[in-house]
Amino acid sequence: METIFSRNKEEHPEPIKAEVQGQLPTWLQGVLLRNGPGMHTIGDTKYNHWFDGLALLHSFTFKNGEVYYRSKYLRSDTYNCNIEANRIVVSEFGTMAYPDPCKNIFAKAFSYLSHTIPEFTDNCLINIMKTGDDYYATSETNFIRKIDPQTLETLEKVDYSKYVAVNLATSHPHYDSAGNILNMGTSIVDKGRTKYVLFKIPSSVPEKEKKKSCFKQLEVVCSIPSRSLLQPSYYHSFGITENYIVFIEQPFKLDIVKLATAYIRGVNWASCLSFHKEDKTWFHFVDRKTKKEVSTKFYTDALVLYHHINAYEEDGHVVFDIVAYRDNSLYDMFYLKKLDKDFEENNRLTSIPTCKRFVVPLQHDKDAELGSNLVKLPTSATAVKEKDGSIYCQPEILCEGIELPRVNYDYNGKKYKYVYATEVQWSPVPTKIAKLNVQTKEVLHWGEEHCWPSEPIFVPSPDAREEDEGVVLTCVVVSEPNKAPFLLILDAKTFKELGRATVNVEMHLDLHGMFIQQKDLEAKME
Ligand SMILES: CC1=C(/C=C/C(C)=C/C=C/C(C)=C/C=C/C=C(C)/C=C/C=C(C)/C=C/C2=C(C)CCCC2(C)C)C(C)(C)CCC1
Ligand SMILES: [Fe+2]
Repeated sequence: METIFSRNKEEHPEPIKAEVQGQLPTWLQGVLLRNGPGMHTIGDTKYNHWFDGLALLHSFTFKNGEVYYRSKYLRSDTYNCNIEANRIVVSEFGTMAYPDPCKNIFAKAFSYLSHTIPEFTDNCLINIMKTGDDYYATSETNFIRKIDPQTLETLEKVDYSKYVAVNLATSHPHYDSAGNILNMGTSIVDKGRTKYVLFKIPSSVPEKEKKKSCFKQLEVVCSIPSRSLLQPSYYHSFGITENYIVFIEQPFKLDIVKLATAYIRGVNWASCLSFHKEDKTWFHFVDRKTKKEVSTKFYTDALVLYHHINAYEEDGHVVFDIVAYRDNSLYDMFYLKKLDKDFEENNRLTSIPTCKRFVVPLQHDKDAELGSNLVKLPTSATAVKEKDGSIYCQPEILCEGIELPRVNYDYNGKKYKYVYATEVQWSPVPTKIAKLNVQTKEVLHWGEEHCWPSEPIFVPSPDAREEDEGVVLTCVVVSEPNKAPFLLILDAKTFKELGRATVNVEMHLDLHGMFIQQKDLEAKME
């Protein structure tokens, strides 16, 4: 059975005018750009995992109260090779592909050998990144693809590894107040070391070097050695405060020996990732000014996380909020075999996404008694000093059952109140979206029958004075066959509907995206 997840989606590259109901704010002008997997079957071959599908970009353009929709497959090298061969020829994280059978025996032997160091995919299906006036589709390999945010056309391919020694990089970079990008990547067994590298991409290049790309000016801020040479941790995002980078080294690890032999063993790369529930989860804090890591060892029990929500400093503590799991069942839940039939009954998480707050006393009393709680803020989160000088942290639970969290990015790294997220229980179906007040734990919801809302994105109104002054945008896929999908516009304060823009197409369930203000699009055209 083909489900909402696995059905191949058609692209609609020409703008389609949406039917707008309700009243959209006149200031809402720009493009909501989103990314996610859209094609899982090519010829007779099928990807194993939902996160493997070919990237399908889609956008909603807001112009003078009207809304236009379009969608286009990312013309990555992976897309082009697969379509030309009419089968999957490039491996993805959850699907190992084997060389083209048309090649002669020598070429075959060569690709077989060379695949022990695989050719990495540029199927950038996870997120969108802004560098200066340019936009890129991103995944977690060393490749990103420039795109035109208006026409969704695919432009150059950029290889991070030409500018910084990384094999993997996150799809969730941060931006500082000047628009510079801070991102993290993993450098695997390079010069005998495995490390996590924090790097900075400037938002613009000096006038006299205008022709150069900003990647040429990429700068390594610092690196954190991996606790293990052959088993670096997997991570999907990191946190940032005014003065610190927050990096979590979780016991969800890539086994490099297994990775190097995966192709020969005929298994996918995902099978080289495992959760070590007996291990600890280590917290690293890097001072953004001195570029040095805080030397005290802070840790918590084994957990798995993908998304950091936000982080900030208060009275000598770093407070950070994450969506955490007790195990790695989230990735497994998205194998298409499990999503293909009756998945709501048969495919369940064994641990619910939980919004946890850790409060880490960076500046604590060095003579504090062993076993005493060093947290001085009003919270149930604790941090206890142990004999060997390390500090064991336990979180405060803010809420359960939310994923794909977003905040008002003007409050990123600062003390904040609101998280916007999709609500999930035990199955892979997003039933609602939520607005959580992290200070009072109050939650507002929006949901409608048969509606599967995407990651909600907050857009501030011009001259907003309060954190939640603006709108929340979410793409809603409808599971009822005769009802069209729509873009929903909510008042961020009340979480009440302002309007919706309906388009009669089959919209795909996506992962992440961003809203680009009209003024930023105009800056790009100049
Ligand atoms: C380079 C390299 C490589 C490769 C890699 C790759 C290929 C990667 C990819 C990766 C990827 C590609 C990843 C992805 C990820 C994703 C994620 C992590 C996501 C998350 C999500 C979520 C969280 C979800 C949610 C949801 C939805 C969407 C709907 C329903 C509901 C819910 C809410 C559940 C290797 C390792 C071989 C080796 C070394 C080097
Ligand atoms: Fe993500």
